[in-house]
Amino acid sequence: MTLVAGVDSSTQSCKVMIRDAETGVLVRSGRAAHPEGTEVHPSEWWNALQEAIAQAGGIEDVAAISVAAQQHGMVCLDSAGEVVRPALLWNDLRSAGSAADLVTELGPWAWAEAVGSVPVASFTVTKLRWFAQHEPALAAHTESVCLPHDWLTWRLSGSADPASIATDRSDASGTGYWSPSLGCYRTDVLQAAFGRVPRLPTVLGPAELAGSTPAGVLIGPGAGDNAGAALGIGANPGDVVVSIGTSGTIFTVSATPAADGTGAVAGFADATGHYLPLVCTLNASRILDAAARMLGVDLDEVSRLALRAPAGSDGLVLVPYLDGERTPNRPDSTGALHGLTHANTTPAHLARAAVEGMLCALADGLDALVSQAVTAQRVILIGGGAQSEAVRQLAPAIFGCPVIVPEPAEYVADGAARQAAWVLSGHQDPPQWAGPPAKAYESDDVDRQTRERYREAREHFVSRAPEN
Ligand SMILES: Nc1ncnc2c1ncn2[C@@H]1O[C@H](COP(=O)(O)OP(=O)(O)O)[C@@H](O)[C@H]1O
Ligand SMILES: O=C(CO)[C@@H](O)[C@H](O)COP(=O)(O)O
Repeated sequence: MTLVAGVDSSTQSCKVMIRDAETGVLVRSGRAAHPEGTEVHPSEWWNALQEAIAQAGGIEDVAAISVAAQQHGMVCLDSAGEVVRPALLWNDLRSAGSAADLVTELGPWAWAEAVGSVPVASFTVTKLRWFAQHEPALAAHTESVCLPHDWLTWRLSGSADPASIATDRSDASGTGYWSPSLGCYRTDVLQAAFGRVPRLPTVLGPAELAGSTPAGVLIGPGAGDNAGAALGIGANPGDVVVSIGTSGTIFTVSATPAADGTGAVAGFADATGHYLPLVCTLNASRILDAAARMLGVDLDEVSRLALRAPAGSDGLVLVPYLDGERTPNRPDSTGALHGLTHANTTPAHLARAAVEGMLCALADGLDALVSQAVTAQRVILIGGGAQSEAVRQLAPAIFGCPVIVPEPAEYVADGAARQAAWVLSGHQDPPQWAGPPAKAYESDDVDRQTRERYREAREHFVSRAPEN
């Protein structure tokens, strides 16, 4: 049996899946936690990767490996390839002002035209503007800029030469200085944002070899985590995927690049040579975590409680902007509970409002995607939060379409493993692996009332306190 490994270095943890290259059958796996926070030294990801690989029984007997990871994180290296400062992650919003400045300077539609997306604080380009303005001495020491998956791929190769760092189309498309439609860097945009153009990773094609480990394991180009999930789940044009991880993402595989000047839909590239129009919210599974914390129960009990309260939580609405928000672009917003009455102040109502609020924010994202000529006949629900039975049961009425929930698995790491098998095969297309068993959820009614109350409530929020 020939084995391949796929890695998902996501916000909260690192997962390694080792699969049979030919059939895709899972052979073994490992996982390790990442530290909390929105600023993380890349060595933490490396340590977690080593731990997860060890837990998966090592990769000595593996023929190829690929790394998918959280998108956008700013990894800066000096001339010797040493990390200059801890990486700023996709959910670090300190560059919100820089993002606003950059959008004003070029104009939102010109951004969408140039790089497929209008940058918000998550995008690497805005972090580089912030870095140049707030930490000029460190910025001056930066010779190379790359992303989390690029850096891990490079470390796996054992190379010490930053000139050999590579990335792929999907992750390059989240920087804000690479054009998915033209397939090249927009160094003019980067020059304007950072004041100069540092060394950037070579952008590899979907099944191009990035190198090999010192032990001879082939390394694939890797991917951004959402593109990895699309490959792992086998999403085809027409499938809409909603992923409930730290971020909530709503995306589809498309044959044509997107360019939404309103900024709601990011026009990313996918990991197969196509495109991945995507909406991203900052507040998804951690809303369930917050509800569990507030109620003093575990996640399964949040689900049980939520299913005990009526649709609409008797008027209680939870606006989930606990981390600020990215779509809509409200980095300074906070979460809120609206519509409190004596009738709805029960644990069940609070749990239900949390699930409904998170789903309504995702439904807003789905609407934005649909406004870009995407049809959502059904939604495929994945990510850690899709394990919640309440989320699965309430999603069809809130989204207004049937929901398919594939059996819980690490689809990002699986996509990376499938890419590794693809690189190994040398074939034109990725290997055909059997899809996972899935459960279908439907609703007779669309819950318009809950969406309407949510729409009203989300316009009322208190900004973050200055020290936050
Ligand atoms: N049984 C469960 N019910 C609901 N949510 C769950 C359950 N198990 C895990 N989760 C959620 O999964 C989340 C992590 O999902 P994951 O997709 O791994 O995130 P990320 O990719 O951002 O690191 C946690 O925040 C947690 O809320
Ligand atoms: O910023 C985005 C997409 O644009 C996020 O989806 C990150 O890629 C983080 O993903 P998770 O760790 O939440 O899966």
